[in-house]
Amino acid sequence: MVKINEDLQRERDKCSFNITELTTLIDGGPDKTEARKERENILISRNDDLSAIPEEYLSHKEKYENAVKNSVILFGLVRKMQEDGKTSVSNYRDVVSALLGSSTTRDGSPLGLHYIMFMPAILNQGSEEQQAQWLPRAWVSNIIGSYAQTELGHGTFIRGLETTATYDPYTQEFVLNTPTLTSYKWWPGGLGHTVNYCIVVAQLYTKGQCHGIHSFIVQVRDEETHEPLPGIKVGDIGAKLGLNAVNNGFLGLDNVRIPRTQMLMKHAQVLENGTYVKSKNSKLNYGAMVFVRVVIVFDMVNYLSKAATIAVRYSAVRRQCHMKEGEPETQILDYMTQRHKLFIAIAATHALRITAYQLWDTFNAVTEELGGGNLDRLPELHALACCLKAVSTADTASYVERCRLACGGHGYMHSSNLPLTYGLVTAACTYEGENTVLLLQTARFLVKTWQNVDTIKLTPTVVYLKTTREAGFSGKWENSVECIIKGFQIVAMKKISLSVSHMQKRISSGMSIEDAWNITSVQLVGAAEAHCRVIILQTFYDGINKVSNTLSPALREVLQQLVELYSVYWAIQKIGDLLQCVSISESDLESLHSWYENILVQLRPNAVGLVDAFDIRDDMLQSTLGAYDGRVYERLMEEALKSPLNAEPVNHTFHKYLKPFMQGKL
Ligand SMILES: CCC/C=C/C(=O)SCCNC(=O)CCNC(=O)[C@H](O)C(C)(C)COP(=O)([O-])OP(=O)([O-])OC[C@H]1O[C@@H](n2cnc3c(N)ncnc32)[C@H](O)[C@@H]1OP(=O)([O-])[O-]
Ligand SMILES: Cc1cc2nc3c(=O)[nH]c(=O)nc-3n(C[C@H](O)[C@H](O)[C@H](O)COP(=O)(O)OP(=O)(O)OC[C@H]3O[C@@H](n4cnc5c(N)ncnc54)[C@H](O)[C@@H]3O)c2cc1C
Repeated sequence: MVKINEDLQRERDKCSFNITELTTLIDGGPDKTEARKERENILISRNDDLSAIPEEYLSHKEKYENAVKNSVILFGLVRKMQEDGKTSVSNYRDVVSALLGSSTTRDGSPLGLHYIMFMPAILNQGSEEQQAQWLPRAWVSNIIGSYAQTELGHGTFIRGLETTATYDPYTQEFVLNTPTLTSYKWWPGGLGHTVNYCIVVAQLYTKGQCHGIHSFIVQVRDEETHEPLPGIKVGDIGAKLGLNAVNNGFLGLDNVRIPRTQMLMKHAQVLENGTYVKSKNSKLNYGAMVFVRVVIVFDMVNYLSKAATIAVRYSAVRRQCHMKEGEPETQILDYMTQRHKLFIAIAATHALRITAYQLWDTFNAVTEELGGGNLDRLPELHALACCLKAVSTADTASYVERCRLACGGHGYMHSSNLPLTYGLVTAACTYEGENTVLLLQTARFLVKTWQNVDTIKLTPTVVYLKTTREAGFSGKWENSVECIIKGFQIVAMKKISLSVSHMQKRISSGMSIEDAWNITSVQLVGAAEAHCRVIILQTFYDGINKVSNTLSPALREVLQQLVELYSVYWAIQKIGDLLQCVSISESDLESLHSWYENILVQLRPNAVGLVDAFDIRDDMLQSTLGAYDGRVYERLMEEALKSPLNAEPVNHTFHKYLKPFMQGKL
């Protein structure tokens, strides 16, 4: 039997609630827990086949080759699950999450985009015939695809993409070209050397007219030989901060011809004679991006729960300094500053998970409405997905970095898995819409809403703008979650109203709308962030209250503490905003800090239990610091010995350089 570190065991003995009850709640029910475990069992069943050399010691090329080998094993298992009926469109998101969270794809997978974007784009933008033609082969990975939208010159401004797809009615084909260096596709995952197809986003020309960007299925490599097809220039873009196994690629197209039927035609069509049939709303073409932004919020929950598990378990094992002379060295988890670094990560994991599910429900409801031709809620969904993607990724990157710092020097080791995790989450601040740009999209929706707040039917997430404007913050501040949420609503409402009035003043004094928008944009980003914080706080609070009655008293208590912690933490972080917008006295501030300190104390005995409840098995966690048994030092040494430098006692550079140098001969 594996010996558990004694400190860690003591923590587990102290836990006041039933860990399995929380795990079940997190998964969404016992059946879901069982299904997740079954998926994980399958996904780790072939870990033995994987390379024993840690990825960080491989060259860029070897990393790629290793990642292909591992991904094929992994996705082979997924194919088996599909054959056995264990995956379907309904649990697609769970399967993708499991794949990406798996140890085999620690630094990303060159096959990831196939599942995350290629297939969803066909589902979202392809007509029924196109789905029937492409999805069966894609589903079982007979073909592998990527999503090529970003170019060397443009990522954010997609209306400015330069790749063209010109319809030729004589052959009923599109001719695709990247006419300039800046129009080369740049970034798509797996594009370098892995995929044989990809969705290419290009400006559509027919009958001499440009109709804006549309998506096309383009074959880039031969299905047998994998050689690039004529007119295709394709390759890897090189090493990056993280995700080095993803094989992000570039693509140049020189008069590449594809059949007319390979433009994705669910929303807009090009008829055989070249007539263009417009989509009901041109933004429907952006649907795949909305889907991925929603999925990213779930990804953040996965990464954050891993980082929190690693750092909290390590903090229970690690002892450093004496709090009191004569006593044993202190577990670092006993330092309040350490709890301040870590407990927010635990609370945020729950807050973001509950918010992600809510966003997912909204996404599905709106998608269904879109299917029936009702586009009313598309702007709200877009605004919601944008700000939640931006805030969840930015917050997670900062929490993960706190977790890393909380592990001191050992957190800097690759083997802790914290540096790689940081690399993965910080990438998400940029991809799928750069965060500032996305917050400005939400701000655009909020500005419009505010300007029409008395005349339009407000969608659920913005109703508070009107109610708080009317009621104001008349009452006295009190230390309650309800009061903090109300305070944040007032902050968001005031930030939006101030941004709008500043913009209006600038416009009235003769400034163009665009300049007024730009000059006010720092405030606008702040307003969108504040709005997003209202949504997360409210959703977390409502979500826990909703299930409260079904929980044991002990678990209910600890979850309420997490809601309080999350709210107070953010109230303190944003105290300047609150002071500006609501009446908080000096003594209110003092008691807010005391409240925060009390919760850090209350949560302390349950910290390890809370991360155990995330139920991340060691094979998925892949961390020397965070394993269930707490054998931190043994694992660090075992991993160090895997360094290729340790394979020989004396490195040849000693004789070649060091020795002559030390002898003054060099
Ligand atoms: C693992 C992951 C791998 C990564 C993959 C990738 O990164 S793939 C690459 C990922 N790349 C990116 O993510 C690129 C990021 N860039 C973009 O998404 C867009 O270019 C943009 C949104 C920044 C601006 O676009 P623009 O200049 O065309 O738009 P505009 O500002 O002129 O606004 C026009 C109107 O459209 C509305 N609207 C806009 N989007 C949506 C939507 N999705 N849905 C619904 N509506 C939307 C907007 O609200 C506005 O409405 P209003 O007020 O007029 O009623
Ligand atoms: C790891 C990774 C994987 C990726 N995978 C893919 C993929 O598979 N397929 C794909 O097509 N793309 C992919 N991308 C590309 C990604 O979608 C873009 O990098 C992203 O959309 C940002 O665009 P950009 O790089 O052009 O940044 P830019 O837009 O040039 O941003 C640079 C700066 O300019 C600011 N800025 C830009 N426009 C505005 C504005 N209007 N107002 C205010 N500020 C502005 C931004 O806030 C930012 O600070 C990936 C990127 C990364 C990092």
